Amino acid sequence: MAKISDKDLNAVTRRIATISNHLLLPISSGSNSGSSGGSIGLCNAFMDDSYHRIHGEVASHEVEWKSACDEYDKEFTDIIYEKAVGEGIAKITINRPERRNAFRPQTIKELIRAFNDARDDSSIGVIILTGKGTKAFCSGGDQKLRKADGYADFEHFGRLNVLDLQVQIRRLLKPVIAMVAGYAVGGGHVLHMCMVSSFFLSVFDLETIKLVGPKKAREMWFLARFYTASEAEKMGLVNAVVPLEKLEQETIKWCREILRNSPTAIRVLKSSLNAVDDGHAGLQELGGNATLIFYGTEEGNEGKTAYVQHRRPDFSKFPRRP
Ligand SMILES: CC(C)(COP(=O)(O)OP(=O)(O)OC[C@H]1O[C@@H](n2cnc3c(N)ncnc32)[C@H](O)[C@@H]1OP(=O)(O)O)[C@@H](O)C(=O)NCCC(=O)NCCSC(=O)c1cc(O)c2ccccc2c1O
Repeated sequence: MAKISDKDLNAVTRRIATISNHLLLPISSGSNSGSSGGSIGLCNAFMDDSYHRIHGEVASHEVEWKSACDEYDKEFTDIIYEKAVGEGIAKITINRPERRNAFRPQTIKELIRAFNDARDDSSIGVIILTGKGTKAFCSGGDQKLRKADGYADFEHFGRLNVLDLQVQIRRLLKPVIAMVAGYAVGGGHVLHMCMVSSFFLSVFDLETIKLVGPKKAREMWFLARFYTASEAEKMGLVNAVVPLEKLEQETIKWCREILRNSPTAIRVLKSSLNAVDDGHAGLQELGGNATLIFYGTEEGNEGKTAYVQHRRPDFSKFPRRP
C-alpha cells in the first residue's frame, strides 16, 4: 500500500474541502489521526471565501404554497399540485394515502399533466415530487387494479403509463427532487430513482447497479428486502436523510440552492448526465440543447437573418476557435 506524506495529505484535504464547499456537501472528519482536525479547520477557513461572501446563506424562510390546480385544472383527484409563491418551485403530491400512495392510471395521467405544466412554466426551476402523509412516498402500482395487461381503473384495458411518466421526468430538463417520507416500493422506488439521481426503465437494473454497485444490486433484486433511509443513503440510493420534521425544510433548501444557479447550465448538465446512458436519444437531446444555445448567439442569428433576407450569410467575422 502506498504511503502518503503529511504535506500531500494536507494538499488532498484542501482540495477535497474546496470541492466539497463548492458542492455544499458536509465534510466528515477523516479517521487518519492528525489530519482530521486539520481538515475541519480548513473547511471552516474555506467557508470564508469569496463564493460564500457573495452568495451568502441559502434563505431559510417558510415557503408559501399556492394551489396550482386552481389555475390549471380543478379536476385533479389523485394528486395535489402547488407552486411556491414568489419562488421557482413546484410541488406535486401523490394524494392516495389510504393506499400508501399507490398509483393507478388516473394518478399517472394527472402526474403527467402537472409535470408538463411545470415544464412549460418558465418561472419554475425545480420540481418536488412527494407523497401525502408520512407512511409512504409511493407503494408502486395499485395492486387492486392490476390485470393481466397492466393497471386498469376506468377503462376496460390495462396500461403501464407509469413508463411514460418515467421517460417524461428523464427528459424534462429541470431538476426533479423526490421528497420521500416512508416507503418507496416497486414503481414508487423506480420513481424516486428517476429524480435527483435519475433512472430510465430500460436500464432498470443497470441504473441500480450504477447507484449501489453490482453486489448490492443483486442483493436488492434477489432478496427483495426492505431498507431503512440511512441504509439507502449509505448505498447511494438517496442523496440525504433528515428527521421527518425537517424533510420539507431541507428539500426547499436544496431547491433554493439549485435556483441560485444558471438555468441553462442546469438544463445542459441534466442533458449531459442523461446522454451517457441514453444512447441515441441522449445524444439527440444533448445536440438539440447545443442548437438551442447556438440560436442565442450572434453567429446563429446571422444564418437565420441571411435566410430571411435572401442573401448569403457572412460568417467571416466569427472566430474559428482552437
Ligand atoms: C407499502 C407497504 C409496505 C406498507 O405497509 P403498511 O403496513 O404500512 O400498510 P398496509 O399494507 O396495511 O397498507 C395500507 C392500505 O394501503 C393499501 N395498499 C398499500 N400498497 C398498495 C398498493 N401498491 N396497491 C394497492 N393498495 C395498496 C393496502 O391494501 C391497505 O389497504 P386495505 O384497504 O387493504 O387495508 C405495503 O402496503 C405493501 O407492501 N404494499 C404493496 C407494495 C407492492 O406490491 N407494490 C407494487 C409493486 S409492482 C409495481 O409497482 C410496478 C412498477 C413498475 O414500474 C412497473 C413497470 C412495468 C410493469 C409493471 C410494473 C409494476 O407492477
